[in-house]
Amino acid sequence: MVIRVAAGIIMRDDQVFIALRSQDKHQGGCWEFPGGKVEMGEEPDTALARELAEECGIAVQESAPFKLIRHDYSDKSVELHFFLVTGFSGEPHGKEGQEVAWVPRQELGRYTFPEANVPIVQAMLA
Ligand SMILES: Nc1nc2c([nH]c(=O)n2[C@H]2C[C@H](O)[C@@H](COP(=O)(O)OP(=O)(O)OP(=O)(O)O)O2)c(=O)[nH]1
Ligand SMILES: [Mg+2]
Repeated sequence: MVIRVAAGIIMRDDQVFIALRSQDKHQGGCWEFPGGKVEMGEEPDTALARELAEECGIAVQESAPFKLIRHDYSDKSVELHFFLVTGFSGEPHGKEGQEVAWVPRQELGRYTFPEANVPIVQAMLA
């Protein structure tokens, strides 16, 4: 079974907003682009808006599909719909208590992301 996920690369100026996945979650301890599972019958962009409201407290106003990545972890397979989020209202924060950071795009390589994110981080550094 493949888990569909929508995740947002939230950008302001040349900085990206990332969050730390809690230890008890799949890929816990890794940094992530906030997001979560696409529900049954839901479109990825709708899931993105819902998850970013829940996790970061923002309302997405401008977003565009960036990359679709399919990845098999040893314990699960994911289909990640990454979006570039360039317009939003509200100030992103760790609404669920997660550690967060605004990172200059060029410094994303210093953070440990899940294996599936490698092409995303490479694209952001290019
Ligand atoms: N949000 C997010 N998930 C990622 C990224 N990279 C990556 O491999 N994943 C994986 C980890 C998880 O297996 C899955 C996302 O699930 P999630 O735990 O965020 O789902 P959710 O927000 O709906 O949370 P939950 O209530 O089900 O715990 O995708 C990423 O950059 N962002
Ligand atoms: Mg999530």
